[in-house]
Amino acid sequence: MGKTLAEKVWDEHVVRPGGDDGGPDLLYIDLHLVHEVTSPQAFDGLRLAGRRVRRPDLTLATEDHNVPTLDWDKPIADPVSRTQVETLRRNAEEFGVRLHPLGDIEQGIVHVVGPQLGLTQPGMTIVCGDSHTSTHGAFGALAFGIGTSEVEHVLATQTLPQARPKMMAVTVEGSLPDGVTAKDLVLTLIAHTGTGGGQGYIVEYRGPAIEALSMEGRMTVCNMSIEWGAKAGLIAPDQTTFDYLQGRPSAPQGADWDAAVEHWTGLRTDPDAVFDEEIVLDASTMTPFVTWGTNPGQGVPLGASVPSPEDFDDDQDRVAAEKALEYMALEAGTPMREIKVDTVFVGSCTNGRIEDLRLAAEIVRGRQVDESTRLLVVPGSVRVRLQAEDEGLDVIFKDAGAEWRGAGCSMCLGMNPDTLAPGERSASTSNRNFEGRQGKGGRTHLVSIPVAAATAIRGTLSSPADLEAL
Ligand SMILES: CC(C)[C@H](C(=O)O)[C@@H](O)C(=O)O
Ligand code: SF4
Repeated sequence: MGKTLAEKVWDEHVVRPGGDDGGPDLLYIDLHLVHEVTSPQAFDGLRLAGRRVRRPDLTLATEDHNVPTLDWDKPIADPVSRTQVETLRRNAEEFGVRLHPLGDIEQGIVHVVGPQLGLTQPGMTIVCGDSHTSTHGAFGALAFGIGTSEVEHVLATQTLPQARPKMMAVTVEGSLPDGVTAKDLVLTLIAHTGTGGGQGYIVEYRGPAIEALSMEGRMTVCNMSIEWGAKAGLIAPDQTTFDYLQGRPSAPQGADWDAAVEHWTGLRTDPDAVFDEEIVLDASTMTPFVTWGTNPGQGVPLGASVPSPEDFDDDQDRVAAEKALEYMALEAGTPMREIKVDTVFVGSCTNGRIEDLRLAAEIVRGRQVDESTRLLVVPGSVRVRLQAEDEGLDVIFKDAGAEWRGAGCSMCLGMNPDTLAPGERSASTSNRNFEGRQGKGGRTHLVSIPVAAATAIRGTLSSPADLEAL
């Protein structure tokens, strides 16, 4: 029987098989990404046990969650954030780990920095103490989030015991209509499966609509795998992948590049491989998609209205909808397009890459942000910021009345100064809309880049098509 892509990558990394009793395989880890939130106890553990980092050369740390996006050259004001960042700096120094700190040209969100440096490559195993590590699966890598004790295990041994998950295929047929993006695709998928639909699975995204996506789009889709419960999500590498990687600082070069591409080209699911589960979607029926509730699965097309709890057959879904509507202060039946938004956040490891900023800039160019709405544009990394500035995108944003910021997780989560005030409502290009995610009492609608940009201009949830009427 043939193998799936994920099985091939997995099998290439087994250091010691789990055996017939169903024990976990011991996997070799090719790249270990580290940030300030989930690493302090792991380094403490190493220190206590008198261990070193086994492969500092396969380990990379960045500062992203706790960093401010203004005044980044000044000491961090918040004491908790400052301690987190200073602890990472001390640990990186003591254990010889490469760190890109605030102020460094390679600083940024860990899932933006890895791919942009060419460290993320097809066929690798990649882990990080962060659930959105699945982002790197866009390159055909097996990439997943791990807990802090596992971070310590990987730091010490460069391996990780793992039970083999089940395999799922998500096949997306057809092509996305104009103005409908990878973000809409994945939000549609999550509304279809529910937030637990992928639990226990490694998911391979495939089909013509996936193949047509840019690397940025593929990263957006894989990024949100965890939001429907999947362990990891990945996409077979192809010419789009190779074109993105070639010439990046850590990508192989010369003869090594040719050999790598030859190996990577074989990283595809065999025709006779069997998945434990398959979901088939049609991209051509998709439209801009937005969330109304407090989990990423509570979404509807932008053209629809806020659902009523009565619309849900399942008791749990009904109760969850009631609770979500109350928290979100929404009335069932309200057209989504009439929902007024205070803050629009463009950024995060889901939608904070150069292509995202270009698309947002194209929509706001020559227009003005609504006077009672604030638009925050936060590049995912310093490199993205500099590239955007080179292309004049910062000027377009500032001319429109937006705030142009430094790189980091920013308003994706309330661990730094960029937060919503209680009761404030946002349209956000990030990946989570849980209660309080963007600040205590904040209300989040997850949206695509075009919807975010158009919403900033109109002040209510909108798509670029709505702007033409202005
Ligand atoms: C802080 C970190 C552990 C967390 C994660 O695991 O994803 C964060 O990045 C998030 O997006 O919620
Ligand atoms: S941008 Fe958001 S989702 Fe991504 S790593 Fe940072 S906090 Fe997590």
